[in-house]
Amino acid sequence: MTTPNTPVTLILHGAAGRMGQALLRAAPALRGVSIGAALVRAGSDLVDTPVRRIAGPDAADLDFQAALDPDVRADALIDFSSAHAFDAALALALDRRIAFVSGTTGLTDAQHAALAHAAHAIPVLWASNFSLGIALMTRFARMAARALGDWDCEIIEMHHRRKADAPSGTAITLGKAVAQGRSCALDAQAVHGRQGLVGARPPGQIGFHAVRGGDVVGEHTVMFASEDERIELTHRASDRDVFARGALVAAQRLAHAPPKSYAMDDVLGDCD
Ligand SMILES: NC(=O)C1=CN([C@@H]2O[C@H](COP(=O)(O)OP(=O)(O)OC[C@H]3O[C@@H](n4cnc5c(N)ncnc54)[C@H](OP(=O)(O)O)[C@@H]3O)[C@@H](O)[C@H]2O)C=CC1
Ligand SMILES: O=C(O)C1=N[C@H](C(=O)O)C[C@H](O)C1
Repeated sequence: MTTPNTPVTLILHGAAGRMGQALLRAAPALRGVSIGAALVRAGSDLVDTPVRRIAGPDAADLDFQAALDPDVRADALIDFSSAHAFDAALALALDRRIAFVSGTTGLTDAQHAALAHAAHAIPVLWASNFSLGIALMTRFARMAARALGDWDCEIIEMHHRRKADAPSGTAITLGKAVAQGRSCALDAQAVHGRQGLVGARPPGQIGFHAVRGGDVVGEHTVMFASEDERIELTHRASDRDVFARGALVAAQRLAHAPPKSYAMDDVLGDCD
């Protein structure tokens, strides 16, 4: 992977969304990072609108576009769009033979398989969460699950009212870490919400609860409960800037890396 501060030009896909705007605002503060294109949905009212009108005066001096100008040379594409728009973003990165970094959640198994396949041709990093705090919490959840084998585990997340997918991608990642710590398969133990005469909680379940409301950026709790005590690991993101910076740094590091499927742990290094 390239060293920090390497000059890179990035394409943003989903550039006018909440995360797209956060990326546009965060990019100028990162040495070496420039934005080469800000892509929005075809037919969007924002096509040909200056990026600065939406993302502020420090953002790149570009207009939003629906298609990539063939003359734009770029080193990586960052995608924060939707599960529906994701395939086109990956196809564009493959077509250009450039690194692909995506935080889009709610993907199908087939889309994850397409990512794995793409990693034979280009560097690829998909992460359900680009914050350092969640990367660490995922490790803690795995360790706690290993140590607290028979404690009950519930994962609770809260997000803004506009979030399209549930449970959050991060909650699923945390659930997978718990399952790994317990050496079990998440699919066999996951329960999503409870309603009605569900009876006593069987041992081994991993419960998911998705709360939606207001403008909450992203909150996740992994709860381990036993007879007389309880441990809760909680992460609260208060600004999307934390995800934006993580994704920009990941794209900068991957831009000239060999084709492979990378994870946030590769970008962050050893935090032990
Ligand atoms: N991994 C992480 O750290 C994080 C992941 N996320 C995930 O990122 C994704 C985006 O989140 P968020 O920014 O809040 O969502 P938004 O809905 O605010 O933004 C998504 C944007 O993608 C645009 N879009 C839709 N189709 C296309 C297309 N074909 N080409 C280009 N752009 C398109 C939408 O445009 P329009 O509105 O016109 O349809 C919209 O502006 C979600 O899946 C979310 O879960 C979010 C935060 C952090
Ligand atoms: O949609 C969001 O906003 C977020 N989505 C990600 C997820 O699904 O985990 C990450 C973050 O919590 C914000």
